[in-house]
Parts: sequence; structure tokens; C-alpha cells
Amino acid sequence: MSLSQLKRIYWAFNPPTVEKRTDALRFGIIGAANSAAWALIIPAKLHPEVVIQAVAARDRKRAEEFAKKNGIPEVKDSYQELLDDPNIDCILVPLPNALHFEWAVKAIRAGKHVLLEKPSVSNSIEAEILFKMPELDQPNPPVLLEAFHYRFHPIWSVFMSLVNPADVVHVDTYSMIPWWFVNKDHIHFNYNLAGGTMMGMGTYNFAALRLIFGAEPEECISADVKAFTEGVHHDCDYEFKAKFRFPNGCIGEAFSTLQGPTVWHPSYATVTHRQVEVPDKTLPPSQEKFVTREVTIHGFIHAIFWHRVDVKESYEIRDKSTKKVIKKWTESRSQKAHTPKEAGGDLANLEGETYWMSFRYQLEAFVNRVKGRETAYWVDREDSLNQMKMVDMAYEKSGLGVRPTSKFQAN
Ligand SMILES: NC(=O)C1=CN([C@@H]2O[C@H](COP(=O)(O)OP(=O)(O)OC[C@H]3O[C@@H](n4cnc5c(N)ncnc54)[C@H](OP(=O)(O)O)[C@@H]3O)[C@@H](O)[C@H]2O)C=CC1
Ligand SMILES: O=C1OC[C@@H](O)[C@H](O)[C@H]1O
Repeated sequence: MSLSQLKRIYWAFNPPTVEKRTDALRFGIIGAANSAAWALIIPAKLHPEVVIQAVAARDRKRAEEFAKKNGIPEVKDSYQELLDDPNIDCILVPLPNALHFEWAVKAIRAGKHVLLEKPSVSNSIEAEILFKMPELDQPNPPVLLEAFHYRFHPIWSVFMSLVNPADVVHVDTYSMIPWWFVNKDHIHFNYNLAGGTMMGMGTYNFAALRLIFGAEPEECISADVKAFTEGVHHDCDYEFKAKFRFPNGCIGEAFSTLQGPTVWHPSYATVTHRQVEVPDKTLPPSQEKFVTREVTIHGFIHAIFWHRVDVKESYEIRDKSTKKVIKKWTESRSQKAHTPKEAGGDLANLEGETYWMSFRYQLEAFVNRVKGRETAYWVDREDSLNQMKMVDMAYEKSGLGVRPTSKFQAN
């Protein structure tokens, strides 16, 4: 690892606290969750319009320790007390998946803007209710965002600019977390808390497939899982491989594990396009030129650590009448982009620093939406609903069944 890489990662996790504006949004966190540090607390230090005002936990002492550790000024006695505080503008919901639905609904009803951890809810039954809440269709509705952080990173935009969804025929996606990172007692492996790898990491792969094809899957062709069978862990997949059929018979594949090998391997998505003709006025009229493009994004989920987009284009010049290949060659190039400026194009003038994590880019968009400003990118409600449908599709195919629906009565 180079010194500049090390420095970037150091500053990403230990950023300076910028001066806060008087009209900064006040966030409350429900649950003293580990993920809250990456998802909000660290990125908030770098945002002049975000203050982490309060935290609530089931146990006050735990909330107090969390507040002390993270410099959060207020502790509430319960999640509900946090929602009832008119001084709080926005809520982060980093609870176990099974509780996302209840607390996102309650937060929206309390008039709060909601940054909701992924996966948004336990299944599409809950998603139908949450994302179609009438409160979200009223004038000046609360902002609700499923925290699909990687989609806000500039390298994802670079990658997508090199993908032509209409020409994609095959996509292969991979993600992993080493075994030592996720303890068996983690909420990821608790069935009643809507655990499982397709919920935890797999949802990232699934979103990548949906975005790359620019379409929803028509069928989950196969979903092979390795799952726990005992106690609270039952029916929680710790590893899976799934295959989906997208429109026009195109295939999208996903592999993910939360019990991967000791050494972390960056996530990737490899996209194969069909061969297309390339207009080339320099060719004689008897010849035609074709290209087949393969694009791979490495490290799309946690781009701050390392990422790269590779493009490989295989060209052919053929005789038009005989179809005989006259010449063939391959061109390759790679790109990295930690900032919008490095990404270039439409993004070039947007805010960003080399040490901004995907979560910081996500927070930028979230705040802009709350403040009524334009955002270059967004994950809308229909998108999140379709995402849960894909997760359900895979769980049904796997035989493990969709994750249980909350008993919370939203209506
Ligand atoms: N964006 C990202 O990079 C990541 C996102 N995630 C997502 O964030 C969410 C939380 O994950 P993570 O932070 O790792 O989980 P943690 O176990 O660290 O935190 C979960 C929190 O949920 C609260 N909670 C409430 N009820 C229960 C219950 N019955 N059992 C256990 N906890 C309960 C606990 O809060 P209390 O303090 O009140 O006891 C706890 O702090 C998940 O949806 C996960 O998918 C996870 C990891 C990374
Ligand atoms: O980004 C992540 O990394 C760690 C996983 O436990 C988690 O589910 C995922 O969101």
C-alpha cells in the first residue's frame, strides 16, 4: 500500500471537524450501533451542515458510553423520546433489519427526515407499506433514503458512464467480508432480526445488477446458499451464489459471503456487453468495425480502501460481404476517482475530497435533499421497493424463505 493510500485512509477515518453552520441539521441516532460510526458520525465531522445532537439506546448506560465516545451532547431514555424531540431534524436508523420498518415508519410520522440503513426493511411486504406512506406524498414530505452509500461515490458514476444497459448481456458480481469481521452472534445471523448474507452484503450485489441492467430481474434462476441451521441462526445464509434472468435473457450473477477467507478481497462487478458496430468513416465502404466492451469495477462497495475501473475493448474489422475478420485488437484502460473532479464529466464541479468515503458523499446528497437543493444522484422510493422484491425473489428460490414480517401495525 502506498503512502498516499495510507494517508487517505487515515484521514477518512480521522477527519478534522469542520466548523458548523447555525442552520446545521440536528441528527439523532436510534441505537448505539457500530455501523453508525462509518455511516454518519465520521462523515458528519466533515459536513458543515450536520450536527449529531443525540443518541438513544435500549439501555441508557450504553447510550451514555456511546455519546461520550463519539462526542454526542445529548442522551435520550428511549428511541421514542428521540423521535418526540422537536429539536431533532433527522434520524439515522441503524437497527437490526427487522426493526427498520417500525422505526422508519415512526420517525416519518414524527416528521423526521430518515437515513435508513440498508437493507431498507425485512421484505417487500414491509417495503410496500413504508415507501408508499401517504406522509411521503404530502407537500414538503420528510426525506427518506435507504443508505446505499456506494451509489453516491464518484467511482460508481464513472463506472456507470462506461456501461450501456441496453447492450449488457452478462454481469458477475462479488462481495465478501472475512470470517473474523462478523461474529456468529452478530445481528446478521439472527433469523428473527431478519439476518442473512443476502440482506447484509448481497443486497449491494443485487443493487449493482439492477443498476447495470437498468431493469428488474424477471426470475431468480438459482440461489445456492450455505446457511446455519441451529437456534436463532436458523435459515441465515452466511454465503450464497445466485443467478438472475433479466429482460432479453441476460444473466446477472451474485456471490457474497460474510464468512469469507481471512484476507479481505475487494468487491467487484464485471459487465460484458454484446458486440456492437462502431461507425468509422476512415474505413473503406467494404469494411465494418465492431467492438465488444468489458467493464470491471473493483472495490465498488468500500471504494475508500481501494478501487479501479478497468475497460477492455475488443475490436474487429470485417469484410462486409464475406464477414471474414480482417483485423482484430484489444484496447485497455483504467480509471480511479476519489473525487468528483477526478471523475470529471457532469460531476466535475461537485464537492468532494480524496478522503471522503462513500458515506460522506451519501450525506452530502441527503443534506441537499433536506435543504431542498438539487442532488446529482438519488435512490428513490420505487428503487428501494424493487430492491426488496429482488431480495425476496432470491430468498424464495433458495428455500430459506423471505425474512419474517414485523408484527408492528403501521396502519
Ligand atoms: N453501512 C454500512 O456499512 C453498514 C450497515 N450495516 C447495517 O446497519 C444495521 C445495523 O448493523 P450494525 O451496526 O452492524 O449492528 P449493531 O449490532 O452494532 O447495532 C444494532 C443496534 O440495534 C439495536 N437493537 C435494538 N433492538 C435490538 C435487538 N433486539 N437485538 C440487537 N440489537 C438491537 C442495538 O441498539 P441499543 O444500543 O439500543 O441496544 C444496537 O446498537 C443493519 O441493518 C446492517 O445491515 C451494518 C454494517 C455496516
Ligand atoms: O458495508 C458493510 O460491511 C460490513 C457488513 O457487516 C455490512 O453488512 C455491510 O453493510
